[in-house]
Amino acid sequence: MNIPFNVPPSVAFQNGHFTAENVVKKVTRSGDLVGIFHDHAAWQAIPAQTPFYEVEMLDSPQGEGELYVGATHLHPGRVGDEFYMTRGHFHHRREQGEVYMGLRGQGLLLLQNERGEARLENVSPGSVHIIPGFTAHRLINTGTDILSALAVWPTMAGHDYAALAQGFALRVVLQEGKIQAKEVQNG
Ligand SMILES: O=P(O)(O)OC[C@H]1O[C@](O)(CO)[C@@H](O)[C@@H]1O
Ligand SMILES: [Fe+2]
Repeated sequence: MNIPFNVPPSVAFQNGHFTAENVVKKVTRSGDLVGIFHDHAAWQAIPAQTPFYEVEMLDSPQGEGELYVGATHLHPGRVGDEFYMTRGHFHHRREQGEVYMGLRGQGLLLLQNERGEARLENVSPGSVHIIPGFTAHRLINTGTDILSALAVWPTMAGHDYAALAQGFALRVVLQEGKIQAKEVQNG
């Protein structure tokens, strides 16, 4: 009996690039990240068109129980002493979690709960990160190559950036030749 099967999408684990018909790509450039970095003058000195990260993802159908899978490719670099990073977000549907897997490069995953308590996890090839619900998350590239991480998250999760208008509680910088996490004094 001929068993009908379709060739599923595939992702190259060494670099996070997908082979599929329904890959959607989105680029975030320096100019898109107004107010994200601590050193505003250093950020203004970077040409607005400079790509900071790309997200390539499979365009899953939206609905309860449906999942997105995608890869974030975050370039290496610093704005002043602060490492390139993603905007970071809570999920609009706070209870929705996410899974990250490190594929390439070295970096950190910044996780922060709704009480403003932040923690960092090392991201490297093969690292697996469970981002529980009610937890904001931001990827930070502390390496010299592109940091690529695979992510799986519910299509219904959505992104809430406004809840982080004050920024995260930690900044990650290079100071005296060392990668350091600095507490941010808000207000
Ligand atoms: O939306 P941000 O915070 O720029 O993060 C980049 C991407 O990282 C993900 O969390 C996983 O790829 C996406 O949901 C998000 O668009
Ligand atoms: Fe997310």
